[in-house]
Amino acid sequence: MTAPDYGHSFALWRGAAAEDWQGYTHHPFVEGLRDGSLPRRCFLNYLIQDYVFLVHFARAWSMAVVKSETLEEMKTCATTVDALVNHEMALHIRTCGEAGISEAALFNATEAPANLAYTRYVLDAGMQGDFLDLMAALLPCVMGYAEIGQRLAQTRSADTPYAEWIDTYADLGYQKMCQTVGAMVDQSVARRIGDLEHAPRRDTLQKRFATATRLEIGFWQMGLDLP
Ligand SMILES: Cc1ncc(C[n+]2csc(CCO)c2C)c(N)n1
Repeated sequence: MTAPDYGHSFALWRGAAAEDWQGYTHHPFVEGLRDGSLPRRCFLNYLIQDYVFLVHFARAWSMAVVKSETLEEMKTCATTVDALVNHEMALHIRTCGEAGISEAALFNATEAPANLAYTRYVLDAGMQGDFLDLMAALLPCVMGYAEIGQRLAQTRSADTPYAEWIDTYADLGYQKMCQTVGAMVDQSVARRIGDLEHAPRRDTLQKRFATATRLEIGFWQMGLDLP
């Protein structure tokens, strides 16, 4: 199966952060989801933190709507906000609900430092910078989970209890959204700075992408190092 096309800008950023990218998408937490060996309490703790993470990511994607320069950008970013708050979070609410954790408890959960660091870094990228700074910081999250979902759907143990989580990100609708986001970022780059490879802002944007990728590694690690 050929790899899906998540866009040229993403491919460049991913290629320049290859080692961290591998550490993120093949983290032991991910392998535990794939083969089913991840302890349930680690998974639940991760989902609680991730619920709060998604709240702040919905704010970041909303900031992207504010920083859009075209209606196309606004539509794509607004669709992502909708996907986040109305679909992706449903998995967290349902799974935690089955474990006796209420939605109010999720919303009020105390954020772990790794969670705080990541979400506030992304929000600050958008606050200090422009639409592209925000996208460079947001893409590791969107595309990383798409890659993880695809790979795990193809290679997971038949009896992993995490199949529903895997299917959420392997889902065709989600994969399509990632391709739309990737194509939008390519257009947004072209419109603002031309050829990314030769743009003066290339290094700054690369750094934002690499930092967010390392923060994803920190997020998985938090999931393994229980409080
Ligand atoms: C730590 C962490 N990183 C990435 C994702 C995945 N994710 C977050 S927002 C978004 C885009 C809209 O659906 C996606 C795919 C997650 N859940 N948790």
